[in-house]
Amino acid sequence: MTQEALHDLSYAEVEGSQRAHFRTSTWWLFKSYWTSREAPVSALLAAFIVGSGFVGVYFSLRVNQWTGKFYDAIGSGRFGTIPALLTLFLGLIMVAATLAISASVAADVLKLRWRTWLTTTLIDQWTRSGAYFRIERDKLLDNADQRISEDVKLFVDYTVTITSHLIHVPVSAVTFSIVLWELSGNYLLELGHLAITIPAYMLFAVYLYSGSTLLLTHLLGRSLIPVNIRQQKVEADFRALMVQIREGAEQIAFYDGASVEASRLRSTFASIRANTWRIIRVTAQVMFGVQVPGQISSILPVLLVLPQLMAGTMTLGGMMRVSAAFGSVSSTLAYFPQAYQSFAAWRAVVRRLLALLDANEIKSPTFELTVLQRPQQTTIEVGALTLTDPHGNPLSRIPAFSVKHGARCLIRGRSGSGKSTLLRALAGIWPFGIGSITVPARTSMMFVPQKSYVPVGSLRQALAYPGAETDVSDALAQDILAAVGLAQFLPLLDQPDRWGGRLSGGEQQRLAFARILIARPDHIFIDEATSALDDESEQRMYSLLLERLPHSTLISVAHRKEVAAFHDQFVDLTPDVVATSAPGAVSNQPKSKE
Ligand SMILES: Nc1ncnc2c1ncn2[C@@H]1O[C@H](COP(=O)(O)OP(=O)(O)OP(=O)(O)O)[C@@H](O)[C@H]1O
Repeated sequence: MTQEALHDLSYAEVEGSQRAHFRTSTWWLFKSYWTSREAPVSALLAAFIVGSGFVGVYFSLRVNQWTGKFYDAIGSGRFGTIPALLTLFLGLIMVAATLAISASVAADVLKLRWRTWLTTTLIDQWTRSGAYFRIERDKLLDNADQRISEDVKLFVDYTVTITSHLIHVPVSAVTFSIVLWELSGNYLLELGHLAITIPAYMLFAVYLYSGSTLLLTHLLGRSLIPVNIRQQKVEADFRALMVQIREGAEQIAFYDGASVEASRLRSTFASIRANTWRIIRVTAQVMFGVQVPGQISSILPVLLVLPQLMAGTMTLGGMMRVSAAFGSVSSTLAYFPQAYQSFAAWRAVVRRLLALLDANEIKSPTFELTVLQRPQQTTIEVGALTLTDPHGNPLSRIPAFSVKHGARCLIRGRSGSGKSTLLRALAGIWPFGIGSITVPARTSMMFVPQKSYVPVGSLRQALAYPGAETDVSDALAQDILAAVGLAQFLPLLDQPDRWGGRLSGGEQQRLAFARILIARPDHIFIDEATSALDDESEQRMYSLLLERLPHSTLISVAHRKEVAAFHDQFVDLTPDVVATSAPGAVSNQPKSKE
């Protein structure tokens, strides 16, 4: 696949025809779990569910036989046998109910096990090798997070339920078909002089009846599949917009943008509403196809066997058994039309999960920046680079430069000249461009963006991020918080909070410096991480780095001139003109356009 083609992968393409290019398939969703280490215990649960379903059919058969005996006893006036028959009935339904409840619990446990496995597997895939970031950066997919949180649950629920029905329905249908075959007798169809005998006509009747219901439902309900796919998308979009508004609440309030947000919410919800109307309409059509014939089925078997009853070739009990068996077969076969919506929703969920699996697998472009990570490397070496946007359009040209271990390099340039993009490239999260970079091991480098990520949790966790909170002792926290001017938060060190929303912008930037001082990386990359600080605080932060981590390499991006004093090497970028200067060299030497 060419770079252009890869970048042009839109949501719809990943969702649809392009899927053939990827190794994932529906089959993987099953095979991966049922060949995992979890499989044996889950297979036992599945066997119990299937087995109890079969035993359940046996009990239904016994109840059917009981029905015959019971009505024959009433029809022939043998009332003395009724107490014994009722005791038998109670016993049968007690055992059947216990079995059904156990099977339902087993199904819930199986669903939970499968969901747990699939969720953790997808989390691994999504977070491993940066798929979570690539999907957002390259706009490969909408709402990847909700696919893991919502669609996995739906997939497992639907799959277990539909599969268990698909196993039990034929068994039940065949069993009661045999009962019908044995009981229904022949039907003499007289057409003028021609007399045709139809053997086991009740069996034909029930299949003819159920087949026409299924056909009718299919014709009426086939549009449910695309409508359900759309429903999941619009619901996910609505949830995502809600989260966005919640997270940006303060900014929205400052801009007084509530009315704009309300209209965005209304218009997103309008899509849900319009689609739900479609679902209501199609579902009503399907229900019409299922329920009207369903009403007829309650009286149809009685009408069909009435001639035999009147001719004396069938007893009252026989008629009740035929009627019950007819009801069992038709209600069993009615599962297919009723399951139409479940199938539709299941297919929609599978497609959304496959698109996520595919997006997790999409690799970066084949021709891209080469970022070599060498564990023994101490110098950061940047070859002549052309940084491009994801579509290959040039953003910035960077000449070759290297930063020795312990050196302090400032990258400067106008807004939009590509400074942050260069840092992204150094971090290995911007593969778009031509050229090569050699960096030390990723674990020895720490990148600090303008707005640092502060996870929900304790301040100690925020200080340790992405390390473990156990790495931050009380004494260390006290020392570092005092150094960066956040000593007032020491008593709240272990208080869980949304610290990202609670701390001011400048406090969050000081927290980011505290993180550096705790992690003590060999190579520090700072991208305008002092932009919210006053001059004095900014100087304090840089002084701290130099005092406490004198041997660490420092590569900064900053606009303020004062920051230059803390650096001894400079790389100046503009979109068209780029120059580098080492100590003693002249910076801002324009180079001619290539
Ligand atoms: N995902 C993207 N797709 C297309 N263009 C992008 C993308 N991300 C960044 N750019 C563009 O790349 C250019 C460089 O952006 P970058 O953030 O690196 O600039 P900068 O020098 O750090 O700017 P500032 O000083 O304003 O932070 C900008 O013109 C920006 O619009």
